[in-house]
Amino acid sequence: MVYLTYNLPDTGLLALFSTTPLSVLRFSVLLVVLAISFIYPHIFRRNIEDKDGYPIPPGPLLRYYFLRRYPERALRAWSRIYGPLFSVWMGNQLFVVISDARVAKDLLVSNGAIFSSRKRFFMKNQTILHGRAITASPYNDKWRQHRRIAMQLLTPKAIQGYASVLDYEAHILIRSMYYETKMGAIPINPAHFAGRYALNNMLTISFATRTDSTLDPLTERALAMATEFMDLTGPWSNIVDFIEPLQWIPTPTRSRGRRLHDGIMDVYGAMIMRVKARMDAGEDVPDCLVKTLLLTQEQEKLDWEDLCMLSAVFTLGGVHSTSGVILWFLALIASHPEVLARAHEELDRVIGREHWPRAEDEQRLPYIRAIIKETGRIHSPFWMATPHFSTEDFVYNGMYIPKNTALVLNCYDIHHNEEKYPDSFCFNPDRYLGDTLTCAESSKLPNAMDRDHWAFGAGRRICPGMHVAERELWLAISRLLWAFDIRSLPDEPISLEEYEGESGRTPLPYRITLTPRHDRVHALLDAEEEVTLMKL
Ligand code: HEM
Repeated sequence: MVYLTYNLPDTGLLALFSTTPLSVLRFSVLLVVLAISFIYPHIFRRNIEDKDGYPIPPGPLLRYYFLRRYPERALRAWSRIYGPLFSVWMGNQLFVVISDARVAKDLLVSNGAIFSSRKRFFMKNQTILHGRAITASPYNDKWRQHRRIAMQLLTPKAIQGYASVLDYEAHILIRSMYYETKMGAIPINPAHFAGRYALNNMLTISFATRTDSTLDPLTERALAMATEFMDLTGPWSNIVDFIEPLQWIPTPTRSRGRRLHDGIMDVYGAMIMRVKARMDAGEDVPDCLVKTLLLTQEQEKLDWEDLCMLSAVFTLGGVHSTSGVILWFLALIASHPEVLARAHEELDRVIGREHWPRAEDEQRLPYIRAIIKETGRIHSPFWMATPHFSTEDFVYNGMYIPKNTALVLNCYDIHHNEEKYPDSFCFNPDRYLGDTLTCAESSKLPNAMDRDHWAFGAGRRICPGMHVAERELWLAISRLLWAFDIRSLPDEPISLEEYEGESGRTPLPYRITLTPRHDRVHALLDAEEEVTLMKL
């Protein structure tokens, strides 16, 4: 090396490789510069502007590769600093976070043609759902087709076709809890009961079947897959979503995602074949999603993976969400005896004790309705909904939102807006007294600040299951209140702050007592036997 520098013209490059102290210093400086220029873009945010000089919304200086548990707290802290529309870089992906109802409406609803796609998250969209199952599809004709097919089962009119099934499942929910508690004598953890209730409703709508026991292996497997889905698909929680090279190597997270994909194909594929066998045998299978899919498969050009993913979508999307709200309701009501007392007073005054609330009693029980809406607000099962994705450049209030930006609806912050919900951390159903609209109707109000809450998302990707979810919540919650005195245990406080799940959230396990309120509870519950529609 010394020989070379001695014999050749002394270029700066050669000098770098010589061993004089100055050269060593130069070499070190070069290394540091190279290291910084390589590392800097991976650590610090990139502020970009459009051609007219509009900058992206402000946001934190650093880039992130995942957010810690309870990411809503970080988002709230940032929105305090940077305002209702801020941006954060997750690896190379720009996220824009919406923390105000008016901005949410302007972007996600009024400009829905631009902000209705989905990012191809490595875990959720690519590995587990293969870009299907409605929720993972980009905004295109395939998504429109799949959503249209699913909606055939989810409109208010379609729900009337299986209203008696929802009614029956609510009956079985209360009945199984009643017997499990030995008529109120022993405390229970309600999680499995709420899970089976929501699962059976989804199985009925999807496959015209149900499970008849909380110990049924299908119940176990389907609930476990729904839980795994919830844990693996948080919009901020997977480092593998934001560091591309990790996607090429067999990490445990990637393996879990692949296993879940295979599990969905296996379990739901087998269930589709059961429905097909029933139809082929000439059985009059009740209307359900899979029957619709099988009858229209050729005409709609659906392949096998479309069938499996579409048939799984209600179970993946509609079990933990709905059962989560029921569990948050039970946790809240057991911790708020004054709300429970007012609910009981309204039920005794309006309904009496001869029968329990039915679907058509909803408008006569404004306080119970208010409890359900307030539960959805204060314990929305998805604090970040599902991120939308932009398909064009857009400038909003002088801020540039580039094409391919992920947009997050920060429900946590929107639901704690003190202007709209004074004393917002307090569970206070009174704030919804006088609100006679369904959540679906409320989502269409012209003034965004008048909407009840944003738990079902917004715009063209708004939850298509909201009508059926509202009916399920009404039947379960109004009847739990009618039947039971619901209490927490003195030595087992229920946490209303912590939770499980990365995308959907359910409370930590807890136990409560459910004491029958009067003699009619037993008589009414005993009037109906549990049936098995079909064992899988
Ligand atoms: C309380 C219960 C529920 C809550 C809180 C809830 C919430 C949500 C949210 C926040 C989204 C994302 C919306 C957006 O991107 O803006 C969503 C999407 C979705 N939900 Fe629900 N959901 C519930 C129940 C259900 C049920 C029962 C079903 C099925 C019957 C269902 C099926 C879906 C589907 C298929 C999507 C994807 C829509 C799309 O990407 O176009 N959900 N839900």
